[in-house]
Amino acid sequence: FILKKIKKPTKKVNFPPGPTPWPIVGNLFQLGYRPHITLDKLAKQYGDIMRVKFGMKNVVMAASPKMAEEFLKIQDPIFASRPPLSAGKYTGYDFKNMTWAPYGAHWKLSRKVYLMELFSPKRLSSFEPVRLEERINFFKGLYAKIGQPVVIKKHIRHYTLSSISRVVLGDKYFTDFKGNESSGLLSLDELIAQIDEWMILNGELVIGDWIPFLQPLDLQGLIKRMKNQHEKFDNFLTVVIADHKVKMDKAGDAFDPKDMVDLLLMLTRDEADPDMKLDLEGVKSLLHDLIPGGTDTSATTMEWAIHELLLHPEALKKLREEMDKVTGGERWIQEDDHPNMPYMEAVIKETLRLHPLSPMLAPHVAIEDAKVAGYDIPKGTTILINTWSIGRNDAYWENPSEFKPERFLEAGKDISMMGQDFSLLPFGAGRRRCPGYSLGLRLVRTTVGNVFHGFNWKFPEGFTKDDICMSERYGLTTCPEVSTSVIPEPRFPAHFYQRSK
Ligand code: HEM
Repeated sequence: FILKKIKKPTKKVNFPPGPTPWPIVGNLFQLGYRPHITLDKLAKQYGDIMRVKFGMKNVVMAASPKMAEEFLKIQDPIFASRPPLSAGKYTGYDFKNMTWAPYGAHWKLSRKVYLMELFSPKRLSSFEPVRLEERINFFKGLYAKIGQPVVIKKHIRHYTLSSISRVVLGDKYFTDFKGNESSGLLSLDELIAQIDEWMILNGELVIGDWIPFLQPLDLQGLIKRMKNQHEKFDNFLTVVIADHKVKMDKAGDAFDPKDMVDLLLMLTRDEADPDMKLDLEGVKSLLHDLIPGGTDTSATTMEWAIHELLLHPEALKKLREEMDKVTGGERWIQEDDHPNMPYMEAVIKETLRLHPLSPMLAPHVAIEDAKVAGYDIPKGTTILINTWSIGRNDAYWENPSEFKPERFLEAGKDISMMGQDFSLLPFGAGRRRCPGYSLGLRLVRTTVGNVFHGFNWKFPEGFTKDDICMSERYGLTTCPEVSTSVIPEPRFPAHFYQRSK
Protein backbone atom coordinates (compact mmCIF):
# COMPACT_ATOMS: atom_id res chain seq x y z
CA PHE A 1 0.00 0.00 0.00
CA ILE A 2 2.86 2.39 0.93
CA LEU A 3 4.76 1.55 -2.29
CA LYS A 4 1.64 2.20 -4.29
CA LYS A 5 1.34 5.59 -2.64
CA ILE A 6 4.89 6.79 -3.38
CA LYS A 7 5.34 5.24 -6.84
CA LYS A 8 4.60 7.85 -9.50
CA PRO A 9 2.01 6.64 -11.98
CA THR A 10 3.94 5.82 -15.18
CA LYS A 11 2.41 7.31 -18.29
CA LYS A 12 1.72 4.72 -20.93
CA VAL A 13 3.74 5.49 -24.06
CA ASN A 14 1.66 5.43 -27.21
CA PHE A 15 4.22 3.97 -29.63
CA PRO A 16 3.50 3.62 -33.35
CA PRO A 17 2.23 0.14 -34.21
CA GLY A 18 4.70 -2.62 -35.04
CA PRO A 19 5.56 -6.29 -34.61
CA THR A 20 5.65 -7.65 -31.07
CA PRO A 21 9.21 -7.57 -29.74
CA TRP A 22 10.81 -10.47 -27.88
CA PRO A 23 12.30 -9.73 -24.47
CA ILE A 24 15.93 -8.50 -24.68
CA VAL A 25 16.48 -9.27 -28.41
CA GLY A 26 13.40 -7.34 -29.57
CA ASN A 27 12.88 -7.83 -33.33
CA LEU A 28 16.59 -8.12 -34.13
CA PHE A 29 16.41 -11.66 -35.43
CA GLN A 30 13.58 -10.82 -37.81
CA LEU A 31 15.68 -8.30 -39.73
CA GLY A 32 17.63 -10.70 -41.93
CA TYR A 33 20.28 -9.99 -44.52
CA ARG A 34 18.56 -6.99 -46.13
CA PRO A 35 16.82 -5.17 -43.23
CA HIS A 36 15.39 -2.40 -45.44
CA ILE A 37 13.38 -4.99 -47.38
CA THR A 38 12.19 -6.84 -44.26
CA LEU A 39 11.16 -3.54 -42.68
CA ASP A 40 9.40 -2.50 -45.91
CA LYS A 41 7.33 -5.70 -45.76
CA LEU A 42 6.49 -5.09 -42.11
CA ALA A 43 5.49 -1.48 -42.86
CA LYS A 44 2.98 -2.76 -45.40
CA GLN A 45 1.37 -4.61 -42.49
CA TYR A 46 1.72 -1.99 -39.74
CA GLY A 47 1.71 1.34 -41.54
CA ASP A 48 4.01 4.09 -42.75
CA ILE A 49 5.20 4.87 -39.23
CA MET A 50 6.19 1.76 -37.35
CA ARG A 51 7.97 0.89 -34.13
CA VAL A 52 10.35 -2.09 -33.93
CA LYS A 53 12.85 -2.98 -31.25
CA PHE A 54 16.48 -3.52 -32.05
CA GLY A 55 17.47 -5.47 -28.96
CA MET A 56 16.36 -3.35 -26.00
CA LYS A 57 16.12 -0.06 -27.93
CA ASN A 58 13.24 1.58 -29.73
CA VAL A 59 13.54 2.21 -33.44
CA VAL A 60 10.89 4.06 -35.43
CA MET A 61 10.81 3.77 -39.19
CA ALA A 62 9.16 6.17 -41.63
CA ALA A 63 8.02 4.61 -44.92
CA SER A 64 6.13 7.37 -46.72
CA PRO A 65 6.99 10.85 -48.03
CA LYS A 66 4.61 12.38 -45.49
CA MET A 67 6.31 10.67 -42.55
CA ALA A 68 9.78 11.43 -43.96
CA GLU A 69 8.79 15.10 -44.13
CA GLU A 70 7.68 15.00 -40.48
CA PHE A 71 11.11 13.76 -39.34
CA LEU A 72 13.37 15.59 -41.80
CA LYS A 73 11.59 18.91 -42.18
CA ILE A 74 8.71 19.69 -39.85
CA GLN A 75 10.46 18.41 -36.71
CA ASP A 76 14.00 18.32 -38.12
CA PRO A 77 15.72 20.03 -35.12
CA ILE A 78 14.48 17.25 -32.82
CA PHE A 79 15.65 14.44 -35.12
CA ALA A 80 18.87 15.89 -36.57
CA SER A 81 21.20 13.99 -34.25
CA ARG A 82 22.79 10.55 -34.54
CA PRO A 83 22.50 7.63 -32.11
CA PRO A 84 25.74 6.98 -30.20
CA LEU A 85 26.70 3.75 -31.98
CA SER A 86 30.04 1.94 -31.78
CA ALA A 87 30.92 2.91 -35.37
CA GLY A 88 30.88 6.60 -34.38
CA LYS A 89 32.86 5.98 -31.22
CA TYR A 90 35.58 3.74 -32.61
CA THR A 91 35.83 4.74 -36.28
CA GLY A 92 34.56 8.32 -36.14
CA TYR A 93 37.03 10.02 -33.79
CA ASP A 94 34.77 9.51 -30.79
CA PHE A 95 31.76 11.08 -32.57
CA LYS A 96 33.80 13.99 -33.94
CA ASN A 97 33.54 13.14 -37.64
CA MET A 98 30.55 14.81 -39.24
CA THR A 99 28.70 11.62 -40.10
CA TRP A 100 28.43 10.50 -36.49
CA ALA A 101 28.66 13.80 -34.59
CA PRO A 102 25.66 14.58 -32.36
CA TYR A 103 23.67 17.65 -33.36
CA GLY A 104 25.47 20.49 -31.58
CA ALA A 105 28.28 23.04 -31.78
CA HIS A 106 30.98 20.73 -33.16
CA TRP A 107 28.70 19.34 -35.89
CA LYS A 108 27.61 22.89 -36.81
CA LEU A 109 31.24 23.99 -37.14
CA SER A 110 32.08 20.95 -39.31
CA ARG A 111 29.11 21.65 -41.53
CA LYS A 112 30.06 25.30 -41.90
CA VAL A 113 33.62 24.36 -42.86
CA TYR A 114 32.32 21.89 -45.44
CA LEU A 115 29.84 24.20 -47.04
CA MET A 116 31.84 27.42 -46.94
CA GLU A 117 35.43 26.24 -47.33
CA LEU A 118 35.40 22.92 -49.15
CA PHE A 119 32.21 22.58 -51.17
CA SER A 120 31.31 26.11 -52.19
CA PRO A 121 30.58 26.23 -55.96
CA LYS A 122 33.69 28.37 -56.45
CA ARG A 123 35.93 25.94 -54.61
CA LEU A 124 34.49 22.93 -56.41
CA SER A 125 35.08 24.61 -59.76
CA SER A 126 38.66 25.41 -58.77
CA PHE A 127 39.35 21.67 -58.42
CA GLU A 128 37.75 20.83 -61.78
CA PRO A 129 41.07 20.53 -63.71
CA VAL A 130 42.19 17.82 -61.27
CA ARG A 131 38.96 15.90 -61.76
CA LEU A 132 39.28 16.28 -65.52
CA GLU A 133 42.83 14.92 -65.51
CA GLU A 134 41.79 11.91 -63.46
CA ARG A 135 38.76 11.29 -65.69
CA ILE A 136 40.86 11.35 -68.83
CA ASN A 137 43.36 8.93 -67.25
CA PHE A 138 40.48 6.65 -66.36
CA PHE A 139 39.18 6.57 -69.93
CA LYS A 140 42.67 6.10 -71.34
CA GLY A 141 43.01 3.15 -68.96
CA LEU A 142 39.77 1.66 -70.29
CA TYR A 143 40.92 2.22 -73.87
CA ALA A 144 44.04 0.21 -73.08
CA LYS A 145 41.75 -2.70 -72.18
CA ILE A 146 39.86 -2.75 -75.47
CA GLY A 147 38.64 -6.27 -76.25
CA GLN A 148 39.39 -7.62 -72.77
CA PRO A 149 36.87 -8.27 -69.98
CA VAL A 150 37.10 -5.67 -67.21
CA VAL A 151 35.39 -5.65 -63.83
CA ILE A 152 33.98 -2.16 -64.24
CA LYS A 153 33.51 -1.63 -60.50
CA LYS A 154 37.21 -2.12 -59.82
CA HIS A 155 38.17 0.55 -62.35
CA ILE A 156 35.52 2.96 -61.11
CA ARG A 157 36.63 2.65 -57.50
CA HIS A 158 40.27 3.29 -58.37
CA TYR A 159 39.24 6.30 -60.37
CA THR A 160 36.87 7.82 -57.77
CA LEU A 161 39.42 7.34 -55.02
CA SER A 162 42.12 8.90 -57.19
CA SER A 163 39.87 11.87 -57.93
CA ILE A 164 38.69 12.39 -54.38
CA SER A 165 42.09 11.91 -52.83
CA ARG A 166 43.80 14.23 -55.26
CA VAL A 167 41.26 16.92 -54.45
CA VAL A 168 41.47 16.24 -50.73
CA LEU A 169 45.08 15.22 -50.09
CA GLY A 170 47.18 16.16 -53.10
CA ASP A 171 48.70 13.35 -55.11
CA LYS A 172 51.67 11.75 -53.52
CA TYR A 173 50.57 9.37 -50.83
CA PHE A 174 50.07 6.25 -52.93
CA THR A 175 52.72 3.98 -54.31
CA ASP A 176 50.81 3.46 -57.55
CA PHE A 177 49.63 6.98 -58.17
CA LYS A 178 51.89 8.36 -60.86
CA GLY A 179 53.88 5.38 -61.99
CA ASN A 180 55.86 4.20 -58.99
CA GLU A 181 57.82 7.34 -58.41
CA SER A 182 56.52 8.50 -55.09
CA SER A 183 57.66 7.31 -51.70
CA GLY A 184 54.04 6.42 -50.97
CA LEU A 185 52.69 5.45 -47.62
CA LEU A 186 49.88 3.14 -48.80
CA SER A 187 49.09 1.75 -52.21
CA LEU A 188 45.79 2.72 -53.78
CA ASP A 189 44.59 -0.87 -53.29
CA GLU A 190 45.50 -0.76 -49.60
CA LEU A 191 43.60 2.48 -49.15
CA ILE A 192 40.60 1.00 -50.98
CA ALA A 193 40.73 -1.99 -48.62
CA GLN A 194 40.72 0.46 -45.67
CA ILE A 195 37.70 2.28 -47.04
CA ASP A 196 35.87 -0.99 -47.69
CA GLU A 197 36.51 -2.03 -44.11
CA TRP A 198 35.23 1.33 -42.83
CA MET A 199 32.07 1.05 -44.93
CA ILE A 200 31.42 -2.54 -43.85
CA LEU A 201 31.98 -1.76 -40.17
CA ASN A 202 29.80 1.36 -40.33
CA GLY A 203 26.93 -0.62 -41.84
CA GLU A 204 27.10 -3.56 -39.40
CA LEU A 205 24.63 -4.02 -36.60
CA VAL A 206 26.76 -4.27 -33.47
CA ILE A 207 24.77 -6.36 -30.98
CA GLY A 208 26.22 -4.48 -28.00
CA ASP A 209 24.77 -1.18 -29.32
CA TRP A 210 21.28 -2.57 -28.92
CA ILE A 211 21.76 -4.94 -25.97
CA PRO A 212 24.12 -2.81 -23.89
CA PHE A 213 25.03 -5.43 -21.27
CA LEU A 214 26.61 -7.49 -24.09
CA GLN A 215 28.79 -4.58 -25.27
CA PRO A 216 31.93 -5.53 -23.26
CA LEU A 217 31.90 -9.03 -24.75
CA ASP A 218 32.22 -7.79 -28.38
CA LEU A 219 30.54 -11.03 -29.46
CA GLN A 220 30.97 -10.37 -33.20
CA GLY A 221 34.57 -9.10 -32.90
CA LEU A 222 33.46 -5.92 -34.66
CA ILE A 223 34.76 -3.46 -32.08
CA LYS A 224 38.20 -5.03 -32.29
CA ARG A 225 38.08 -4.62 -36.08
CA MET A 226 36.90 -1.00 -35.70
CA LYS A 227 39.79 -0.11 -33.41
CA ASN A 228 42.19 -1.75 -35.83
CA GLN A 229 40.79 0.08 -38.84
CA HIS A 230 40.84 3.37 -37.01
CA GLU A 231 44.45 2.98 -35.95
CA LYS A 232 45.61 2.31 -39.51
CA PHE A 233 43.63 5.16 -41.03
CA ASP A 234 44.69 7.55 -38.28
CA ASN A 235 48.37 6.72 -38.91
CA PHE A 236 47.84 7.48 -42.56
CA LEU A 237 46.21 10.84 -41.83
CA THR A 238 48.94 11.72 -39.32
CA VAL A 239 51.61 11.40 -41.99
CA VAL A 240 49.53 13.27 -44.59
CA ILE A 241 48.94 16.17 -42.19
CA ALA A 242 52.53 16.33 -40.96
CA ASP A 243 53.74 16.54 -44.55
CA HIS A 244 51.30 19.33 -45.43
CA LYS A 245 52.13 21.20 -42.25
CA VAL A 246 55.84 21.31 -42.98
CA LYS A 247 55.07 23.00 -46.29
CA MET A 248 52.59 25.39 -44.77
CA ASP A 249 55.00 26.47 -42.02
CA LYS A 250 57.81 26.89 -44.52
CA ALA A 251 55.71 29.12 -46.80
CA GLY A 252 54.46 31.30 -43.91
CA ASP A 253 52.20 34.11 -45.10
CA ALA A 254 52.86 33.25 -48.74
CA PHE A 255 51.16 29.86 -48.29
CA ASP A 256 48.90 29.01 -51.21
CA PRO A 257 46.47 26.14 -50.46
CA LYS A 258 46.48 23.45 -53.13
CA ASP A 259 44.13 20.83 -51.70
CA MET A 260 41.55 20.33 -48.96
CA VAL A 261 44.13 19.37 -46.32
CA ASP A 262 45.80 22.74 -46.94
CA LEU A 263 42.46 24.52 -46.64
CA LEU A 264 41.66 22.76 -43.37
CA LEU A 265 45.12 23.40 -41.94
CA MET A 266 44.70 27.11 -42.60
CA LEU A 267 41.76 26.99 -40.18
CA THR A 268 44.11 25.80 -37.41
CA ARG A 269 46.27 28.93 -37.68
CA ASP A 270 46.21 31.51 -34.93
CA GLU A 271 44.84 34.18 -37.24
CA ALA A 272 42.00 31.95 -38.50
CA ASP A 273 38.42 33.22 -38.10
CA PRO A 274 37.51 32.27 -34.48
CA ASP A 275 34.10 31.02 -35.67
CA MET A 276 35.77 28.53 -38.00
CA LYS A 277 38.81 27.59 -35.93
CA LEU A 278 39.79 23.91 -35.91
CA ASP A 279 42.29 21.84 -33.95
CA LEU A 280 44.28 19.01 -35.54
CA GLU A 281 41.83 16.37 -34.32
CA GLY A 282 39.07 18.39 -36.02
CA VAL A 283 41.06 18.39 -39.26
CA LYS A 284 41.53 14.63 -39.08
CA SER A 285 37.90 13.94 -38.36
CA LEU A 286 36.78 16.06 -41.34
CA LEU A 287 39.28 14.33 -43.62
CA HIS A 288 37.89 11.08 -42.39
CA ASP A 289 34.43 12.05 -43.69
CA LEU A 290 35.78 13.19 -47.01
CA ILE A 291 37.70 10.13 -48.11
CA PRO A 292 35.46 7.15 -47.37
CA GLY A 293 32.35 9.37 -47.59
CA GLY A 294 33.27 10.68 -50.99
CA THR A 295 34.64 7.59 -52.66
CA ASP A 296 32.31 4.68 -52.13
CA THR A 297 29.15 6.76 -52.39
CA SER A 298 29.88 8.03 -55.89
CA ALA A 299 31.37 4.74 -57.11
CA THR A 300 28.38 2.69 -55.97
CA THR A 301 25.90 5.07 -57.58
CA MET A 302 27.88 4.83 -60.84
CA GLU A 303 27.90 1.04 -60.64
CA TRP A 304 24.10 0.85 -60.25
CA ALA A 305 23.55 3.29 -63.12
CA ILE A 306 25.87 1.27 -65.37
CA HIS A 307 24.08 -1.98 -64.46
CA GLU A 308 20.68 -0.42 -65.22
CA LEU A 309 21.85 0.99 -68.57
CA LEU A 310 23.38 -2.34 -69.61
CA LEU A 311 20.10 -3.96 -68.72
CA HIS A 312 17.99 -1.39 -70.61
CA PRO A 313 19.37 -0.83 -74.14
CA GLU A 314 16.41 1.38 -75.07
CA ALA A 315 17.30 3.86 -72.29
CA LEU A 316 20.97 3.67 -73.28
CA LYS A 317 20.07 4.49 -76.88
CA LYS A 318 18.24 7.65 -75.80
CA LEU A 319 21.10 8.67 -73.54
CA ARG A 320 23.62 8.23 -76.35
CA GLU A 321 21.50 10.28 -78.73
CA GLU A 322 21.47 13.08 -76.17
CA MET A 323 25.24 12.87 -75.61
CA ASP A 324 26.03 12.78 -79.34
CA LYS A 325 23.86 15.85 -79.82
CA VAL A 326 25.51 17.77 -77.00
CA THR A 327 29.09 16.89 -77.96
CA GLY A 328 28.65 16.56 -81.74
CA GLY A 329 30.57 13.29 -81.28
CA GLU A 330 33.73 15.44 -81.13
CA ARG A 331 34.61 15.41 -77.45
CA TRP A 332 33.98 13.86 -74.03
CA ILE A 333 31.06 14.94 -71.81
CA GLN A 334 32.10 17.75 -69.43
CA GLU A 335 30.73 18.72 -66.01
CA ASP A 336 29.07 21.86 -67.39
CA ASP A 337 27.12 19.89 -70.05
CA HIS A 338 24.65 18.72 -67.48
CA PRO A 339 22.01 21.50 -67.85
CA ASN A 340 21.70 20.40 -71.52
CA MET A 341 21.29 16.75 -70.66
CA PRO A 342 17.84 16.22 -69.15
CA TYR A 343 17.75 12.53 -70.08
CA MET A 344 21.03 11.94 -68.25
CA GLU A 345 19.60 13.69 -65.17
CA ALA A 346 16.52 11.46 -65.41
CA VAL A 347 18.74 8.34 -65.62
CA ILE A 348 20.57 9.37 -62.43
CA LYS A 349 17.32 10.10 -60.58
CA GLU A 350 15.80 6.81 -61.71
CA THR A 351 18.93 4.94 -60.58
CA LEU A 352 18.84 6.61 -57.17
CA ARG A 353 15.09 6.01 -56.82
CA LEU A 354 15.56 2.26 -57.26
CA HIS A 355 18.97 2.02 -55.59
CA PRO A 356 19.31 4.65 -52.90
CA LEU A 357 22.83 4.33 -51.65
CA SER A 358 21.84 4.28 -47.98
CA PRO A 359 18.41 2.67 -48.18
CA MET A 360 17.43 3.94 -44.72
CA LEU A 361 19.71 7.04 -44.70
CA ALA A 362 22.18 7.16 -41.83
CA PRO A 363 20.30 6.64 -38.54
CA HIS A 364 18.86 9.75 -36.86
CA VAL A 365 17.86 9.98 -33.19
CA ALA A 366 15.29 11.93 -31.16
CA ILE A 367 17.03 14.38 -28.83
CA GLU A 368 13.82 15.06 -26.92
CA ASP A 369 10.37 13.52 -26.51
CA ALA A 370 8.22 14.21 -29.54
CA LYS A 371 4.91 13.37 -31.11
CA VAL A 372 4.59 12.33 -34.73
CA ALA A 373 1.28 11.44 -36.38
CA GLY A 374 -0.26 11.31 -32.90
CA TYR A 375 2.26 8.72 -31.63
CA ASP A 376 4.85 9.20 -28.91
CA ILE A 377 8.50 9.16 -29.95
CA PRO A 378 10.50 9.15 -26.73
CA LYS A 379 13.91 10.83 -26.48
CA GLY A 380 16.66 8.41 -27.57
CA THR A 381 14.53 6.62 -30.18
CA THR A 382 16.50 5.80 -33.33
CA ILE A 383 14.81 6.98 -36.52
CA LEU A 384 15.19 5.26 -39.88
CA ILE A 385 13.80 6.74 -43.08
CA ASN A 386 13.21 3.91 -45.53
CA THR A 387 13.92 5.69 -48.82
CA TRP A 388 14.15 2.34 -50.61
CA SER A 389 10.59 1.59 -49.59
CA ILE A 390 9.38 5.07 -50.56
CA GLY A 391 11.05 4.80 -53.99
CA ARG A 392 9.31 1.51 -54.73
CA ASN A 393 5.84 2.26 -53.45
CA ASP A 394 3.10 2.17 -56.10
CA ALA A 395 1.14 4.81 -54.20
CA TYR A 396 3.75 7.37 -55.31
CA TRP A 397 5.30 5.80 -58.42
CA GLU A 398 3.62 4.18 -61.42
CA ASN A 399 5.03 0.68 -62.09
CA PRO A 400 7.68 1.32 -59.45
CA SER A 401 9.88 -1.69 -60.18
CA GLU A 402 10.42 -0.61 -63.83
CA PHE A 403 13.54 1.36 -64.76
CA LYS A 404 11.95 4.20 -66.70
CA PRO A 405 13.87 7.53 -66.68
CA GLU A 406 11.09 9.06 -68.82
CA ARG A 407 8.90 9.27 -65.72
CA PHE A 408 10.94 12.31 -64.63
CA LEU A 409 10.50 14.05 -67.98
CA GLU A 410 6.72 13.98 -68.05
CA ALA A 411 5.03 17.37 -67.66
CA GLY A 412 4.63 18.23 -63.99
CA LYS A 413 7.02 15.43 -62.86
CA ASP A 414 10.13 17.53 -62.41
CA ILE A 415 10.90 15.94 -59.06
CA SER A 416 13.97 17.24 -57.23
CA MET A 417 16.42 14.76 -55.68
CA MET A 418 17.97 17.36 -53.35
CA GLY A 419 15.61 16.92 -50.44
CA GLN A 420 12.73 19.20 -51.39
CA ASP A 421 10.55 16.35 -52.59
CA PHE A 422 10.09 13.66 -49.99
CA SER A 423 9.26 10.90 -52.46
CA LEU A 424 12.89 10.94 -53.69
CA LEU A 425 15.53 11.30 -50.99
CA PRO A 426 18.86 9.84 -52.16
CA PHE A 427 20.81 12.52 -50.24
CA GLY A 428 18.41 12.84 -47.30
CA ALA A 429 16.87 16.22 -46.44
CA GLY A 430 17.07 18.92 -43.82
CA ARG A 431 20.01 19.60 -41.54
CA ARG A 432 21.70 16.22 -42.09
CA ARG A 433 21.33 16.24 -45.87
CA CYS A 434 24.49 15.03 -47.60
CA PRO A 435 26.90 17.99 -47.81
CA GLY A 436 28.90 16.34 -50.63
CA TYR A 437 26.04 15.88 -53.11
CA SER A 438 27.30 18.45 -55.55
CA LEU A 439 30.73 16.83 -55.89
CA GLY A 440 29.12 13.37 -55.95
CA LEU A 441 26.77 14.32 -58.79
CA ARG A 442 29.55 15.96 -60.83
CA LEU A 443 31.54 12.72 -60.66
CA VAL A 444 28.55 10.45 -61.33
CA ARG A 445 27.17 12.38 -64.32
CA THR A 446 30.46 12.70 -66.19
CA THR A 447 31.62 9.17 -65.47
CA VAL A 448 28.40 7.31 -66.29
CA GLY A 449 27.93 9.50 -69.36
CA ASN A 450 31.45 9.01 -70.73
CA VAL A 451 31.55 5.28 -69.96
CA PHE A 452 28.78 4.91 -72.55
CA HIS A 453 29.72 7.87 -74.75
CA GLY A 454 33.25 6.60 -75.34
CA PHE A 455 32.63 2.86 -75.41
CA ASN A 456 30.30 0.10 -76.51
CA TRP A 457 30.19 -2.74 -74.00
CA LYS A 458 29.99 -6.42 -74.86
CA PHE A 459 29.37 -9.23 -72.45
CA PRO A 460 31.89 -12.08 -72.20
CA GLU A 461 30.85 -15.30 -73.93
CA GLY A 462 28.04 -17.15 -72.22
CA PHE A 463 26.93 -14.05 -70.24
CA THR A 464 23.74 -12.18 -71.16
CA LYS A 465 22.18 -9.03 -69.80
CA ASP A 466 19.84 -11.19 -67.72
CA ASP A 467 22.86 -12.38 -65.76
CA ILE A 468 23.64 -8.85 -64.49
CA CYS A 469 23.33 -8.89 -60.72
CA MET A 470 20.63 -6.53 -59.47
CA SER A 471 20.39 -7.89 -55.93
CA GLU A 472 21.84 -5.86 -53.11
CA ARG A 473 24.54 -6.29 -50.51
CA TYR A 474 23.22 -4.21 -47.62
CA GLY A 475 25.54 -1.79 -45.83
CA LEU A 476 26.05 1.89 -45.09
CA THR A 477 26.32 1.97 -48.89
CA THR A 478 24.32 -0.75 -50.58
CA CYS A 479 25.96 -2.09 -53.74
CA PRO A 480 25.24 -4.89 -56.24
CA GLU A 481 26.08 -8.24 -54.68
CA VAL A 482 28.13 -9.34 -57.68
CA SER A 483 30.12 -7.01 -59.93
CA THR A 484 29.76 -7.29 -63.68
CA SER A 485 32.56 -8.01 -66.10
CA VAL A 486 32.24 -6.34 -69.53
CA ILE A 487 34.38 -5.86 -72.62
CA PRO A 488 34.97 -2.28 -73.88
CA GLU A 489 34.88 -1.52 -77.63
CA PRO A 490 35.70 2.00 -78.89
CA ARG A 491 32.87 4.13 -80.31
CA PHE A 492 35.24 6.66 -81.92
CA PRO A 493 38.51 6.64 -83.86
CA ALA A 494 41.74 6.21 -81.87
CA HIS A 495 42.65 9.93 -81.75
CA PHE A 496 39.45 10.63 -79.74
CA TYR A 497 40.97 8.75 -76.78
CA GLN A 498 44.06 10.97 -76.75
CA ARG A 499 41.94 14.08 -76.27
CA SER A 500 42.41 16.04 -73.04
CA LYS A 501 38.73 17.09 -72.96
C1 HEM B 1 26.18 10.16 -55.30
C2 HEM B 1 26.90 10.35 -54.22
C3 HEM B 1 26.37 10.46 -52.81
C4 HEM B 1 25.21 10.01 -52.23
C5 HEM B 1 24.05 9.27 -52.92
C6 HEM B 1 25.23 10.39 -50.83
C7 HEM B 1 24.22 10.12 -49.91
C8 HEM B 1 24.24 10.48 -48.57
C9 HEM B 1 23.21 10.17 -47.61
C10 HEM B 1 21.94 9.39 -47.90
C11 HEM B 1 23.58 10.70 -46.41
C12 HEM B 1 22.81 10.59 -45.08
C13 HEM B 1 21.82 11.70 -44.91
C14 HEM B 1 21.03 11.57 -43.60
O1 HEM B 1 21.46 10.87 -42.70
O2 HEM B 1 19.95 12.15 -43.48
C15 HEM B 1 24.86 11.33 -46.60
C16 HEM B 1 25.56 11.98 -45.61
C17 HEM B 1 26.84 12.45 -45.77
N1 HEM B 1 27.56 12.50 -46.94
FE1 HEM B 1 26.95 11.88 -48.78
N2 HEM B 1 26.40 11.05 -50.57
C18 HEM B 1 27.13 11.12 -51.75
C19 HEM B 1 28.36 11.73 -51.92
C20 HEM B 1 29.10 12.31 -50.93
C21 HEM B 1 30.40 12.94 -51.12
C22 HEM B 1 31.11 13.06 -52.48
C23 HEM B 1 30.82 13.35 -49.89
C24 HEM B 1 32.09 14.07 -49.47
C25 HEM B 1 33.17 14.15 -50.19
C26 HEM B 1 29.77 13.01 -48.93
C27 HEM B 1 29.84 13.27 -47.56
C28 HEM B 1 28.80 13.04 -46.67
C29 HEM B 1 28.87 13.37 -45.24
C30 HEM B 1 30.05 13.97 -44.51
C31 HEM B 1 27.63 13.00 -44.68
C32 HEM B 1 27.21 13.15 -43.22
C33 HEM B 1 26.44 14.46 -43.03
C34 HEM B 1 25.94 14.67 -41.61
O3 HEM B 1 25.76 13.72 -40.88
O4 HEM B 1 25.71 15.85 -41.26
N3 HEM B 1 28.75 12.38 -49.59
N4 HEM B 1 25.24 11.19 -47.92
